[in-house]
Amino acid sequence: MNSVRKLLTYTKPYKLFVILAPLLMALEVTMDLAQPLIMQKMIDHGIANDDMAYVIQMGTLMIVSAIFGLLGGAGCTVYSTRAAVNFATDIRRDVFKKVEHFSSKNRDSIGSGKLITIVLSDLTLVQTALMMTLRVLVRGPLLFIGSIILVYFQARELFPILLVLIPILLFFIIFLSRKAGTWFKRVQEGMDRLNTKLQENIAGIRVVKAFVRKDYEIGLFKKVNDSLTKTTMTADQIITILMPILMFVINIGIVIALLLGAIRVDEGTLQVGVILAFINYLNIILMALMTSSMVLMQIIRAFPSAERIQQVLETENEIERYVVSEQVSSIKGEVEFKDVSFSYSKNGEHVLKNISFTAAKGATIGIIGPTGSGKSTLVKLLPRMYDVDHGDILVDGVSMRNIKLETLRSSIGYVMQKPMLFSGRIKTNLRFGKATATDEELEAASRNACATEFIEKFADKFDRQLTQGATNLSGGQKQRLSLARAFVRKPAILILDDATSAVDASSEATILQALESDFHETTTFVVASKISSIINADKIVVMDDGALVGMGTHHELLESCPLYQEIYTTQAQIGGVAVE
Ligand SMILES: Nc1ncnc2c1ncn2[C@@H]1O[C@H](COP(=O)(O)OP(=O)(O)OP(=O)(O)O)[C@@H](O)[C@H]1O
Repeated sequence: MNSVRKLLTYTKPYKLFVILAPLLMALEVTMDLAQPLIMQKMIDHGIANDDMAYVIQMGTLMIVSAIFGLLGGAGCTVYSTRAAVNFATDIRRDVFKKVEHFSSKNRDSIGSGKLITIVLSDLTLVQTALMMTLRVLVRGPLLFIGSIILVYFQARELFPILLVLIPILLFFIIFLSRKAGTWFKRVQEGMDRLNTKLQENIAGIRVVKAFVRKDYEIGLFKKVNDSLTKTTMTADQIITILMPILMFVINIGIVIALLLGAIRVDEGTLQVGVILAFINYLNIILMALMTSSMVLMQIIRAFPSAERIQQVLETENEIERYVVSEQVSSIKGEVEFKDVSFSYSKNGEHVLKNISFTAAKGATIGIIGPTGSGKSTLVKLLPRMYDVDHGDILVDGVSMRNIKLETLRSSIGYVMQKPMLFSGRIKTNLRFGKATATDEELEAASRNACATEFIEKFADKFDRQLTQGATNLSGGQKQRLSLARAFVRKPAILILDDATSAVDASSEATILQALESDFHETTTFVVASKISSIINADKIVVMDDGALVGMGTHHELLESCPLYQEIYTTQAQIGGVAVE
């Protein structure tokens, strides 16, 4: 309920539409309610007394009221649509903004499948619920209450029938709505699972094919899909069963009215027009209850969706909760890890344990260690993808949590283990590094990343369009473009996380050379699996199972660190590094 109230604040800019829609609906309802009343007068006074002038007068009144009703209904549709669509657009914009600000931990905890369901499905449900509410929820109760009042005044003899019927009708509506609510929550959760599976398979289609797991994945998808179908069917059946129940109860009411009415008419205490008006009002009540309960279902369905949207909007970005206390406008690049420990989940096992080392401005720090030892995690902490749990990381002597996030991140060039490029031109992708970069700067960065050689071969060179996920590039080409994107920034701190793994040995040597000559002012962290990539680093940090087990230059480590010696010997044996 709280979530719904908070989400409704998004209707504020569209207050006028929100007010006009129900007002226009009220006009339509008033006209609808007037129709049986006019008709009753036409029959009992006009037709019964053979008064044609009165019949024509009443007929004209019916047409005029129908026209006003039509105008009211059309106006309500226009304004309710405007209010609901704009309301949803604004929420979608804010959810996207929020997701863009998410820390990696936030994103890990919600999951991309759920985020997509929220933006596409949950939001549509909430939008439809608002639109229906503005259109029908006003109409339903107005018709319902109006009909009851009119029956009381126009057909009081038959009013007791209503007193019995209404509680029965309300009982079924409340009981079945509650049941449907629980099931619709399950439908949205099923949708999350379906989206996650779909996303995974679209992204990993090549792996599925290469490992001949097509049938296995189809089987898994079928399970998720079937489960969603079952849940949706149960939820829908609960809704659809409501309508026949309501109709059944109302029809019984009509039969009773006809029986009782016939007796009274026979006795001469009731006019036929009254019975007709009563049956008309009963039908209006049925329609009102049916449409109201449809909207009620829609609202009930939208409740869990509103909660899920609100959950995203209210997620506290743990990275941004710190107060920026230091006036740091630019970063030089001196970095110090001070007793840093980190785990991906609350109370989870530490994947980094008490790490301490310093990196002087312009130094190159090599990071090596077995797989899963925490190398990537260590460098992910630098742009604050995640925040440390214990200890601190100082940049230029200031705790990075006290430096404005934008200042920190815009000083870092990050080449991730898995290159990620966007659909669009090569140029546009490179300018991700520096929006104002000139063509010359792009060319220089590409040269340093050994990317020029393949870009030049494209007919449209830097204007070459990349497909989604850059599937029209090779692994090595993607990696070189990622490197160029980071180089173009000329950052104070450069992170290369296994960034040359798909690059041939001679190109890697050229890239490392370029780093030495063009980036000697830049503090560079090089995560590597090959010693040859970091052999000339000023300092090499050796990681094992989240702990720092050795630190020094290549020569120092060969003397002092058994794990480094082991890596060196293994790589020397397979020819990965020259034996000294
Ligand atoms: N997003 C994540 N959520 C939970 N655990 C994670 C996450 N990323 C990594 N880990 C875990 O943290 C540990 C360190 O992983 P990390 O990627 O830092 O290792 P690495 O040394 O870079 O490995 P590699 O050389 O294979 O890339 C591993 O045990 C891994 O399972």
